[in-house]
Amino acid sequence: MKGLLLVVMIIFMLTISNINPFHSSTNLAVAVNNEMIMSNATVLSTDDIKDQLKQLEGWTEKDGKLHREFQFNSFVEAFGFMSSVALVAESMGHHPEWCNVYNRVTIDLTSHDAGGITNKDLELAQKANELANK
Ligand SMILES: C[C@H](O)[C@H](O)[C@H]1CNC2=NC(N)=NC(=O)C2=N1
Repeated sequence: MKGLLLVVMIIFMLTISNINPFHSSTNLAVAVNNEMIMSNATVLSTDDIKDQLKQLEGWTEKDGKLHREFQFNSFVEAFGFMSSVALVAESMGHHPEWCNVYNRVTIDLTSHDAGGITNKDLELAQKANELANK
C-alpha cells in the first residue's frame, strides 16, 4: 500500500513539475521538427556562400544578398522569364527582390525571415539560372 502511494506521489510530482515522461518524446519531436524547420532557414557563413557561388553561374554576393543581372533578347523574353521564376518562387514560398528594365532583369535574393542568405536563396538562384537557359 505504501509502495503504491509512493508511485502515485512521484507521478504527481513529475506532472506538476512539467517533467512528464509520457510526453517527452512528443516534446523532443517538436524540438527536432523546429530544428529541422530552422535548419532550412539557417543563415549561411561567408565561406559557405563563397563555396556555393562557385557552382552558381553569374551570381555574386552584393550588399549581403545573392545578386545577378540577366539580359534577354527582348522585353517579352525577360517578362516570360520573370513569370516562370514567379511561379517557382510561389511554390517555394520564397520570393525575389527584383527589377525589370526592358530586356534586363536584376534579381537579389535574401531570406528576410532568417536575416540573411540561406539555402532557399541558393535554390531559387539555381532554378532561375535553369529557367534563363531554357
Ligand atoms: C509567410 C510567407 O511564406 C513568408 O513571409 C515568406 C514569403 N517569402 C519570402 N521570401 C524571402 N525572400 N524571404 C522570406 O523570409 C520569405 N518569407
